[in-house]
Amino acid sequence: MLLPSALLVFGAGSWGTALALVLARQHYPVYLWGKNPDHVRTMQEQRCNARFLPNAAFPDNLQAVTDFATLMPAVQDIIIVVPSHGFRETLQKIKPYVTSQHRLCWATKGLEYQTGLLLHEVARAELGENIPLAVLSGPSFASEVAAALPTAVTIATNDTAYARHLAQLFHHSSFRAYTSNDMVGVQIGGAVKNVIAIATGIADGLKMGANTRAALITRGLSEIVRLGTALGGQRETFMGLAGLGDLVLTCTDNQSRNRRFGYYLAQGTDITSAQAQVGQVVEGVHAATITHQLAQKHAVEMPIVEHVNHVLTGQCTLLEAAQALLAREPKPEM
Ligand SMILES: NC(=O)C1=CN([C@@H]2O[C@H](COP(=O)(O)OP(=O)(O)OC[C@H]3O[C@@H](n4cnc5c(N)ncnc54)[C@H](O)[C@@H]3O)[C@@H](O)[C@H]2O)C=CC1
Ligand SMILES: O=C(CO)COP(=O)(O)O
Repeated sequence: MLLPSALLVFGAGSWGTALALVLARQHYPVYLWGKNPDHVRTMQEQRCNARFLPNAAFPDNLQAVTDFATLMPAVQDIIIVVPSHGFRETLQKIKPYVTSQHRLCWATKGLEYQTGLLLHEVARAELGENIPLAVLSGPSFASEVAAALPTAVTIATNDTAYARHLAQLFHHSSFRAYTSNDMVGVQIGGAVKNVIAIATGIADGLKMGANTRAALITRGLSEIVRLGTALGGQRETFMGLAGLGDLVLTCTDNQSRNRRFGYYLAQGTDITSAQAQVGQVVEGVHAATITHQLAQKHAVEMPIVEHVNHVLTGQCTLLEAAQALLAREPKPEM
């Protein structure tokens, strides 16, 4: 097994901090890089991330930092947990310091907005073919992970040794990592469930009932499977933690920012105010547009995604979207 040295986590939001805590609880030296120097200083002074996870104290082996360049030679494992809109920018920052000793894993859930690329394609474009890549995804609210409540995720990579290494690195009595070789499936599951969560938030906000919610989750899963397999993902992946698992979590619990965002829209809040009300990243907004474009490009039918995108781009109202979905021609379920 590859031996871990210090670990460097990029992104001091709720999820980056929670994953840094998981690793620090395993007694590895962990550095949590944040973009905002004031926030990093406050985290170091208070020994917690009061902004996102106020109840999770930092152990001594977890340090918040703004300077990563001097740490890079001492680090093998880099974990990126910034929102998808900052993914390429983060790669470009670290690129001058990346060597063949490094391995990159990310826990960002999304696609690149400007290009529609999956994040492994962005990583390969920026860092080349020589470093192992992996993605961590699954049903995992940051606050529950920070509170050490039992959580299981999937780590997908094409490199078997790296998969074993990462699963061991994250393995903890309350955190379990399963391995997969399906990077495409795991990324599509993680990105598109956010769009379906917006749809269920809207439906629940409009008081459409539990039957509607279950229908959206199930038909949403069909859409994810259709797109994911068209892009080369494996059908079984979508029945696992990074597919169905995360879809159910995000669509049914109000800890989900995407679900809450949809709920606020249904209360009549406009898009900008709903995002402000959530106060954290809502990945499904960009994902709706990119997923709709990908579906068109690959001739995949994704009516829920299409109508969420229409709502978010002002092409129809919430009620028009609901009516249009219900008015679709009867057809076989599969
Ligand atoms: N919070 C959660 O429970 C989970 C989040 N995720 C994913 O993790 C990613 C990060 O989300 P959260 O930490 O929850 O977001 P957050 O909203 O809690 O925090 C976002 C953080 O990213 C920083 N940031 C924004 N733009 C940046 C950039 N260009 N470069 C570097 N840092 C930047 C912000 O300063 C902030 O600290 C998202 O893709 C999300 O879908 C995945 C699983 C669970
Ligand atoms: O991905 C998540 C849990 O697995 C978090 O979902 P939200 O971004 O909707 O809060």
